[in-house]
Amino acid sequence: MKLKIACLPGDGIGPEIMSSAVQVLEQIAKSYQHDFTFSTNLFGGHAIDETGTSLPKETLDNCLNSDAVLLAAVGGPKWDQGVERPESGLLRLRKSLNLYANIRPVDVYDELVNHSPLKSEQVRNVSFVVVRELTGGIYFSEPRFHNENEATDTLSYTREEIERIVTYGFELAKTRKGKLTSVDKANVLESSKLWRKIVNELSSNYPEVEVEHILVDAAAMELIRNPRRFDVIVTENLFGDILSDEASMITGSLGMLPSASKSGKGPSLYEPIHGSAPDIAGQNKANPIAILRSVAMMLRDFNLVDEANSIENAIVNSINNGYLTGDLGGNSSTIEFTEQVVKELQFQTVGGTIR
Ligand SMILES: NC(=O)C1=CN([C@@H]2O[C@H](COP(=O)(O)OP(=O)(O)OC[C@H]3O[C@@H](n4cnc5c(N)ncnc54)[C@H](O)[C@@H]3O)[C@@H](O)[C@H]2O)C=CC1
Ligand SMILES: CC(C)CC(=O)C(=O)O
Ligand SMILES: [Mg+2]
Repeated sequence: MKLKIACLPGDGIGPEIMSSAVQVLEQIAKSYQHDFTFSTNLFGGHAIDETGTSLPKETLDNCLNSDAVLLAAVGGPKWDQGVERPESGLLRLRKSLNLYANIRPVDVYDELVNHSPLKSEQVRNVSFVVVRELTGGIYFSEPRFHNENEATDTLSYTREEIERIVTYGFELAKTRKGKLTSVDKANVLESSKLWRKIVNELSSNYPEVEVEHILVDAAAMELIRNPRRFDVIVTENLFGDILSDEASMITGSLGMLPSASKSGKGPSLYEPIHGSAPDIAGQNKANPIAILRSVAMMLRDFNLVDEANSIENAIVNSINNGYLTGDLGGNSSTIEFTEQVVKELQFQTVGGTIR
């Protein structure tokens, strides 16, 4: 298969983990005889330094003209006080590609149950997906401003925005264990009251899906108390952002969770859920698993299922062979872990098995 992939390495650990992702994709292309082409695009803080804006037009045009976008992470203290922040480029990119559905799977590797800060019996076999609304809510609504004495953010959602993400959640739940948990704050927020009403309306189209509503504060607690109760969680932008970072620790580290952001038409974007980790940037310490699993999600979306499975298998085999980065208590570097994954891919016969 021919695939044109726009790569956005960004800032901090971004270039280090992007290098892992590209090496793994190159090995997949070799093993399975695909024609993958990569373009590296300026994005985030580095783009501000070089062009004055975090999302240069050339980068956006190239993303729109690619089959998929692979993003590492943006941001860092260097740009925190600037007129434009790197994160605003990410928000504009998501909006420009209309990536309303952010899919964040939370799967615990058996091999890592002892690496979670939670008890192993608590986290074993946890498997759920956070479906996060990505182009609306408080990250985008107007008015928003601050001055020396006052600051305003606005949280608004339209029926259409809620319906399309909740429908995505129901459709996904249908293909899994058939349970949808809608997370809101309907005891306080008007937007959540509309959200809950729409979930209840749509539920009549999905009699096979069990629906529950949980307030976001209780959901944060339930993620720790009994994460196995979840199958598909659907929620708005800010809640999904926060809850998925929390959920990552069930799996052992923030460096584990991948994501795919989709519009239904046009290129999807694949990125780890974590940020640019300035505290470990440039030290060859970053865990590349989240971006590698984002690559696997991308390949699966192009029906390259064996290829995706072989990446997942190579990661698991590397862990079983004792390769772990520091965030998981090991001492492998980013480069060592990546080299091991590539070696595992070279060993594997074409047509890997599902874990
Ligand atoms: N999608 C993106 O590009 C995102 C960007 N950010 C930006 O990243 C910058 C740093 O934000 P933080 O709040 O520190 O969040 P962060 O996610 O970058 O890091 C939080 C903690 O997790 C660790 N960590 C994250 N990814 C890791 C990995 N792959 N391997 C090992 N350890 C990892 C970091 O070292 C740090 O201790 C900020 O500028 C923020 O705005 C934050 C979240 C998402
Ligand atoms: C704009 C961001 C940096 C948001 C974020 O933390 C995320 O998407 O995970
Ligand atoms: Mg986040």
